[in-house]
Amino acid sequence: MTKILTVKQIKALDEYTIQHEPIASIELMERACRAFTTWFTERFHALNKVGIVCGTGNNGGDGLGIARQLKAWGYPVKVWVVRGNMKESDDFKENFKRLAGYVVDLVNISSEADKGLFVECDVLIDAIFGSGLSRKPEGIYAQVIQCFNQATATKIAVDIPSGLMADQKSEEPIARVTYTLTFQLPKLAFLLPQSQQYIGEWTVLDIGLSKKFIKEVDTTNYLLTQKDIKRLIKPRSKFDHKGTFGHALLISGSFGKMGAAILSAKAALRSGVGLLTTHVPQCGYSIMQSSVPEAMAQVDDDDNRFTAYSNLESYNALGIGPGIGTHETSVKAFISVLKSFAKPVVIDADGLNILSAHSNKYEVVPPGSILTPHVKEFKRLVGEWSDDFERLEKQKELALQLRSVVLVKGAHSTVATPEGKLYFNGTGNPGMATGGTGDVLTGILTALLAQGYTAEDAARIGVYVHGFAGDLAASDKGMISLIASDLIEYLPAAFKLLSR
Ligand SMILES: NC(=O)C1=CN([C@@H]2O[C@H](COP(=O)(O)OP(=O)(O)OC[C@H]3O[C@@H](n4cnc5c(N)ncnc54)[C@H](OP(=O)(O)O)[C@@H]3O)[C@@H](O)[C@H]2O)[C@@H](O)CC1
Ligand SMILES: Nc1ncnc2c1ncn2[C@@H]1O[C@H](COP(=O)(O)OP(=O)(O)O)[C@@H](O)[C@H]1O
Ligand SMILES: [K+]
Repeated sequence: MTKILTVKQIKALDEYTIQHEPIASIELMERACRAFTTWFTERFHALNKVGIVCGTGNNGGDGLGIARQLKAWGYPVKVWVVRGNMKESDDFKENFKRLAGYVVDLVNISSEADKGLFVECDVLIDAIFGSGLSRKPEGIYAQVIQCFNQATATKIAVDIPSGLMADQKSEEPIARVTYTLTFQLPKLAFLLPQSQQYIGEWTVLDIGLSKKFIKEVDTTNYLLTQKDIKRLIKPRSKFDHKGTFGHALLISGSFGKMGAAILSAKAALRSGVGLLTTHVPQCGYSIMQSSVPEAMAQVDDDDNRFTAYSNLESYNALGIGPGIGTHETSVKAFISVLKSFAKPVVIDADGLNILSAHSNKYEVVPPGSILTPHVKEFKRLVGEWSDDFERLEKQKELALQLRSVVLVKGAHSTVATPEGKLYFNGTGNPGMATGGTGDVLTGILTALLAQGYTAEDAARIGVYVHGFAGDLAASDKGMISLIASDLIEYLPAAFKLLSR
């Protein structure tokens, strides 16, 4: 897994690398600049007029090193150094000296920033503040960031856009860039919706910081990688039979919403469940039997909705919620089925809405379950938040209270465990922002729970494979035309690529 470290830990990682590699701090900075300019020179030809806006800390030191290296590559380079109340770091001073041998236009900005400051640049590099930002930029720093944002050039941030805090709430002004090239590890802020407007597309550049330190350092925050998922998915053995892979029950669909039931059922079957039973209202019986012949259908007493259930003994996992509606008879049956089913449950959609309105929601969810709210559903469960960092705290709190996994969906869907871990997903694309894709996820997760995966593992595998299927589908069909059924069509390819 890719660990996500705090700013304090990143600082310690830099120091550890300097001591133990060992490498001089200025040489490590040189390596960071080299990683940046390698990326840069592969994408921008040397006719581009490059402007580099530097602070006087180490991020500014990077900016000066990048200026020297790009000048050596033949780019026309101009440097602005913002001189407010920030101290000059030693490596900034050293890179300032090293730049003297190159004919680079260098302008100090100390009192006032002209609005049209950066008009002549084709590409603008932001090296004002890096991970050392400790408070909101003010005075001359704020003015320069505002000018930077007004410029029309393609903008690239060194490590992190200036003004953005890596692991806590930020306040404007914040540089808005097209690309963020960050060193060694992604920063927590990059994975939150509120930061998207600033960071643009982000890339991690390997600058050879200590692997040992990264391996040993403690964190609760991770970005899921394909390697982790491959390790988690259990291989099948020769004598396995359908009993090995569990029996799942899906309670989904109502009159006019049988599509949700079909999508989740098909997804469950494509996710390796041994046996699947779907509980549907009478109006959904022939729809289900003809659309998903592999699934058994258990029929409700009601024509149109979920109102009752029969023996639950034989099921290893339950998925409930997609398309069931919130009619009072369904609410009663929902609460009752949760109370009677002691094994893990996936709760989605209307199931979550019912839970939100229920007075003692913390008592009805069987421990070890998975809740899959999108942001709106999550707000209904826990109330508003003012900042995405606060949302993460609320997510961990709910997971702890329910002793279950809380998976908040969206770009970088986030899995929170009762132990306070957060896993961020990196697969998926905006093509998946279309009705029914969440129902597919419910089917996948239910199938994984039925196969005996823990809620934590099922959520990690499920969220990754769901997004991965979406990415495979989008690469063939494009994002605009992508529909939820495509995810099911690409699940076999996704699982195949992720299985050992
Ligand atoms: N060897 C290494 O370590 C490597 C580091 N690398 C690079 O270093 C960057 C981190 O460097 P950094 O720690 O010097 O942080 P940076 O953001 O440049 O400046 C901090 C200074 O700004 C000040 N300050 C903070 N907020 C302020 C505000 N609002 N207004 C005014 N001032 C403010 C703050 O003051 P203080 O908080 O101490 O009062 C401090 O003096 C990192 O992002 C990467 O680019 C790479 O080269 C790889 C190797
Ligand atoms: N921009 C995006 N990037 C990645 N995944 C996305 C994006 N938008 C939506 N998704 C995924 O699509 C699914 C949408 O689920 P949901 O909102 O419950 O839809 P529905 O209720 O219509 O089934 C979630 O798994 C979410 O993570
Ligand atoms: K920066």
